[in-house]
Amino acid sequence: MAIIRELKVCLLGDTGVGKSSIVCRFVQDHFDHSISPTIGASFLTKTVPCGNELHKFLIWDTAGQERFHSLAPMYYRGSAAAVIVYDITKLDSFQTLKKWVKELKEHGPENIVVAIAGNKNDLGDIREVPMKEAKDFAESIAAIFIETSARNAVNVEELFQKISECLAASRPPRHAFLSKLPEYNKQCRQIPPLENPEGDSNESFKLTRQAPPSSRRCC
Ligand SMILES: Nc1nc2c(ncn2[C@@H]2O[C@H](COP(=O)(O)OP(=O)(O)OP(=O)(O)O)[C@@H](O)[C@H]2O)c(=O)[nH]1
Repeated sequence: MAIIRELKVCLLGDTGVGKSSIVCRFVQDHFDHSISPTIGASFLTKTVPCGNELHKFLIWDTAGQERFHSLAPMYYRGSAAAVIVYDITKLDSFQTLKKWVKELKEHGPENIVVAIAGNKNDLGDIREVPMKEAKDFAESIAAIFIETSARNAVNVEELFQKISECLAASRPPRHAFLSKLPEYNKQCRQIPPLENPEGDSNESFKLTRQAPPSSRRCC
């Protein structure tokens, strides 16, 4: 029987950058052009193989609208990894990403793995955030960096695979301090195995749901 590790992951970032779309692509391999903004948060799971283990992602997709900002600690607390998403066509969303990095450093779990995802890379012709700038920033905090397109299914699996590998790779640092976020990410952390795979179905729920007039979220 394969060992299953549960990995709590939260997605953070400005409204409209594509957090839900990334999760929807990853979990359901689906893209919805008229997806509604998240209200509160959504929860989904997906189990993927990693070496001779199974990694069950417990994914909290948070709402990017400012009015929900105060809820975020509930989701990043206890997370093994945070995916901070920006929209490559919106410079503002990259500034917001930097604020999230700061907040995680100050209030997040000590050894959280940070992944930076520049989404909507299918819209390269209207890009506002140069890839090099984002990559350099990610390197400066030793975060995972990847550009994705939820719409075209580009690098979404890879994003979670990188997180999975990072979390599987090494043990937690013995003396980790938040001021040393890069060191945490370099060393990553090991999540205790969960030996009972029973009830390992993919689950999802939303805390609250907005009722859009004519469209439905896909996840
Ligand atoms: N072109 C393109 N559009 C995308 C992509 N990902 C998401 N979108 C669109 O961007 C809009 C916002 O997507 P969401 O997934 O709802 O964004 P979000 O970050 O979850 O937004 P909040 O729930 O408000 O925090 C929707 O119209 C999506 O169809 C992408 O990779 N490429």
